[in-house]
Amino acid sequence: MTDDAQDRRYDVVVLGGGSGKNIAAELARAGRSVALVEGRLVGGECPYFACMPSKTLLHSARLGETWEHAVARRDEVTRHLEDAPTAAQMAEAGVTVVRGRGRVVRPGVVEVEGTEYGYTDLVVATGSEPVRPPVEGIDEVPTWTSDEALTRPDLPRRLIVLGGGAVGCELSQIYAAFGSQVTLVEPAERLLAAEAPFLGETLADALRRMGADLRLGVAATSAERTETGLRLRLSDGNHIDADRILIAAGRRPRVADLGLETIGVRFDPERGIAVDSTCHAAPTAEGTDGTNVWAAGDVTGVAPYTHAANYQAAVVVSNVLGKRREADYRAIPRAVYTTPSVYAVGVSPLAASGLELVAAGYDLAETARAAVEDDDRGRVELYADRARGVLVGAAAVGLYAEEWMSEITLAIRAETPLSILTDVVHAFPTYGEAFEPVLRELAEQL
Ligand SMILES: Cc1cc2nc3c(=O)[nH]c(=O)nc-3n(C[C@H](O)[C@H](O)[C@H](O)COP(=O)(O)OP(=O)(O)OC[C@H]3O[C@@H](n4cnc5c(N)ncnc54)[C@H](O)[C@@H]3O)c2cc1C
Ligand SMILES: NC(=O)c1ccc[n+]([C@@H]2O[C@H](COP(=O)([O-])OP(=O)(O)OC[C@H]3O[C@@H](n4cnc5c(N)ncnc54)[C@H](O)[C@@H]3O)[C@@H](O)[C@H]2O)c1
Repeated sequence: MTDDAQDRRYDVVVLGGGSGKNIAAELARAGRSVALVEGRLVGGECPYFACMPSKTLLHSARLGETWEHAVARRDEVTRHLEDAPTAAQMAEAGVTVVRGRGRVVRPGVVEVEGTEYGYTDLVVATGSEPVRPPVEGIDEVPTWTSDEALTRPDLPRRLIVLGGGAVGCELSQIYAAFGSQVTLVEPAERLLAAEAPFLGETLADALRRMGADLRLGVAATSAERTETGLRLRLSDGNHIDADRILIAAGRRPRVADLGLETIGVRFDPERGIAVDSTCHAAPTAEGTDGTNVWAAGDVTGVAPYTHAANYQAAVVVSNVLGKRREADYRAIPRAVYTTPSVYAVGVSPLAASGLELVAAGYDLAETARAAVEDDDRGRVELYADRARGVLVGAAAVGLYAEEWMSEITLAIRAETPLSILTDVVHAFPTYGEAFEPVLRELAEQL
């Protein structure tokens, strides 16, 4: 190690200040010397560019606010992209915040803007970045990713959304609600294609009713500039004219240019850093140099959600402090905060290989709550493993599903026996009452 790195030696160096911020603060509070390296804003993507602005705009859309009011509220919630208060909290916790992009230059040493920092443990929490789809000419036309769509004040008159996953669905609803003419292009036959089909179908219906034009089962082939904006050509021979394309075609773990190859960490540009259940980075076939390397969040490719990143962060903290803790990913929620909202957890019926699933479902229209809310949209389905007789998955779409489905998340995680679940009493009138006939039906089938 050079004298330089020796002078700046820390017990732990954390790369990335999203979930990495939690790791840095907790380890510093536990008495470790910690440097947190952040190349953009301390706090990561969620508070400034992702979860918080999108959820705030979706809420404003539900309330029927004007675009100007919604943007003002969004910018207030994202603190006008000012991270000084969060950086100050880090300093208070005893963390040294280092601004700039970090990369490992050799075992035990990270370099940031020409300065070296030594570490005993390294934590990689560098998140993910949008995938740019290989559409001919896309670099020649005006595009946004969710970053721009959630920070700019402009409301495009005609917007094409490429992708019908969580980002595409949430942002289509936002822009359609505030008056943009939205066309969503998704190569799969459904929105949220990896989930139980009724989720994407119900959401598609809601988006169409708001005026969005959904082109499902169709790929974008090429894009070109026109006098009035751009033209996107599609695989079915049609084209769409618009002012801007919003790219929402997935994200990939941010592993490039981190110097991971110098420390024998196994990673893949699509799947990210391979970690074991303790969030310890797996070594390459050649073996590791013995350096302790950990990873948390999107960069691990395990579950790209803030709650999953924060969970892994807590697992890393325990293990760095020598208290062994293993992550359990059986019940990580997958929510989409549209109206109606979507919530899936555990096994998807489309990806239940090796399990014999028993399924039962119920339309929310049958609940008293639906009458109260004057909204008959939605359904819940529960999936049990026939062999073990416990819930292993669930899917729901309906108002506030992200709130009332927590109960099922707990049931899956705790493997609560069906005999207890069928004995649970739900308040009247709530959507939770829908679970009762579903659970009875499952119990009868098992
Ligand atoms: C539009 C959108 C909406 C979303 N909404 C939700 C939601 O409602 N709920 C939910 O649970 N999830 C949501 N997500 C996903 C969520 O944002 C991510 O799962 C979460 O931010 C991952 O946290 P992380 O710590 O892994 O990475 P990030 O929060 O991305 O933090 C990584 C940080 O590392 C920094 N960094 C990267 N490389 C380096 C380097 N070499 N040196 C220094 N710093 C570096 C980056 O600047 C970044 O600040 C959404 C995502 C998007 C795109
Ligand atoms: N509420 C939330 O928790 C939330 C909200 C937004 C994003 N996220 C997370 O952020 C990540 C990124 O979201 P996302 O929606 O971009 O990714 P995604 O992987 O969920 O969906 C991407 C979609 O784009 C489609 N696609 C691929 N290539 C395309 C192309 N060339 N043209 C058009 N469509 C194409 C795919 O078929 C897929 O349906 C996800 O992992 C998501 O879970 C979470």
